[in-house]
Amino acid sequence: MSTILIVDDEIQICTLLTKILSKEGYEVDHSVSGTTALKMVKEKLYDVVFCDYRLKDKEIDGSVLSLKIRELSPPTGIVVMTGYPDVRVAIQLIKNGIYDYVVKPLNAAQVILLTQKALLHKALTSKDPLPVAPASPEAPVSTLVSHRGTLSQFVYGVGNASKELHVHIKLIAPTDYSVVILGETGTGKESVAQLIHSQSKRKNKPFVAIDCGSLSRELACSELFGHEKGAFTGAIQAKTGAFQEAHGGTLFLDEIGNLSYEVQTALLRAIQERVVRPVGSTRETPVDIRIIVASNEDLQQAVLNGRFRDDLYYRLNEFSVNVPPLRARRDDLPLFVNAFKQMIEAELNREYGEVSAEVYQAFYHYGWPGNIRELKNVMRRICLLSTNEGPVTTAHLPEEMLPALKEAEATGTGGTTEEDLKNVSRQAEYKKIMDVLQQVHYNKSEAARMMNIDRKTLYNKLHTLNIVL
Ligand SMILES: Nc1ncnc2c1ncn2[C@@H]1O[C@H](COP(=O)(O)OP(=O)(O)OP(=O)(O)O)[C@@H](O)[C@H]1O
Repeated sequence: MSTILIVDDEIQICTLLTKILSKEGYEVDHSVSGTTALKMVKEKLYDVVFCDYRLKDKEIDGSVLSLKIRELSPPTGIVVMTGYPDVRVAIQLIKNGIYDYVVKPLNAAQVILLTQKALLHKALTSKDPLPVAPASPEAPVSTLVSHRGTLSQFVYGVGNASKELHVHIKLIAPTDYSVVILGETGTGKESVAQLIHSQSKRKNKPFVAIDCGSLSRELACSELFGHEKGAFTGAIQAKTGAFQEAHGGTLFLDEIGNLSYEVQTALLRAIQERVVRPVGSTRETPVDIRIIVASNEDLQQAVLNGRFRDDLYYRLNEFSVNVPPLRARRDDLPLFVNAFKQMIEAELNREYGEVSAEVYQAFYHYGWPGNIRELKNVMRRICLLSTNEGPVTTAHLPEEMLPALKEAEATGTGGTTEEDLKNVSRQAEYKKIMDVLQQVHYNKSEAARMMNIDRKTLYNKLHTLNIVL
């Protein structure tokens, strides 16, 4: 049974939340004092703590208490409650690892939903084995998703960054939560949205994708909510909007940060009230959709800059998924390369030989600013320009990749053709370990933790890779 702690100096709030959550079958404790709450956390592991931000405790107020709990019990999902919302405080708390920041008063449905989400988050971030592990050895390495009307192979990946991504997808897909997908261009945000849809109970209903980046300010409302005939100049016939087209299914809004403030307001209303009113109409139509949005800019920063409505952001961000850049998924390069080679062979009705080790080495050294999309295009180019059945070599690498090829050669790792995969994976390990070590200022315990290996394994790797610190 999941355990919950409520900390609020108003006993009525403690009693109310305790009643709501006990009814749901949770084991609930409460405290009106920060000092007592801290003792309770030291003695018992709570899955979720609801903590008042302005706790009237001379020794320890809510802001300090929440951070102390975070320190003492990292897996606990902490929800900070406040009567005085402040976006800056919210963002700071979340940066400090607080799970969520909510405004009082809370109704029963909100409390239950928040608890479920915090428990889901705890499962995702916990070091304990997760309830599901899609990237286990028996799990498929790829699956088919429909991308812009055509079926394409979606490679799961086997590296840690990919595994985490797919555990998140697997857990979030069956829920009806709105999802914010963040990631650089070409990392696969739309493909991830498709995958979430295809694993949800809405899978037999439409998946409608709208690129908000390409919508003009004037047309955005019409694209989203539809319009009546004659609603504006050029509206020669009525149009059904994306919301209605996606009814029963999933609406994917790409580059959400590009919507004007005015359209954001209309969007918030449609999401909250679950109705849409086409431009020029007085009729409201109910819609049942799940919303998934994507952005390659930092939406929290857009909120801070006043370019994105904070209420819309919090409404959409019931869960966020980060799609890692390709340079953080180097372990997966062979899988991607093979999948794309097979795809291109099918597209061109030709067969190619092996992709040479030098190509892999250049790939490992390259930064991939355009991510998976760029890799797919590079593979298309080098295959198309290669001769049938001959190996795929570095001869046709695009110009921007030549420095990476030179770098590979200069580190003495280019040029060999045998035992190359071993070499390649050695290099990948070397690079990964060095990147992480640099990131954590050469703190080996921290580096081992980040790479999900124990210290002894890290020491062995350092030894075999000749890394002297
Ligand atoms: N895991 C994957 N396996 C195979 N192909 C992938 C994967 N992820 C993305 N792709 C391919 O990479 C290309 C870019 O993917 P997608 O459009 O989903 O990226 P995006 O992050 O939404 O891009 P943008 O930021 O430009 O909107 C597509 O051709 C897609 O099929």
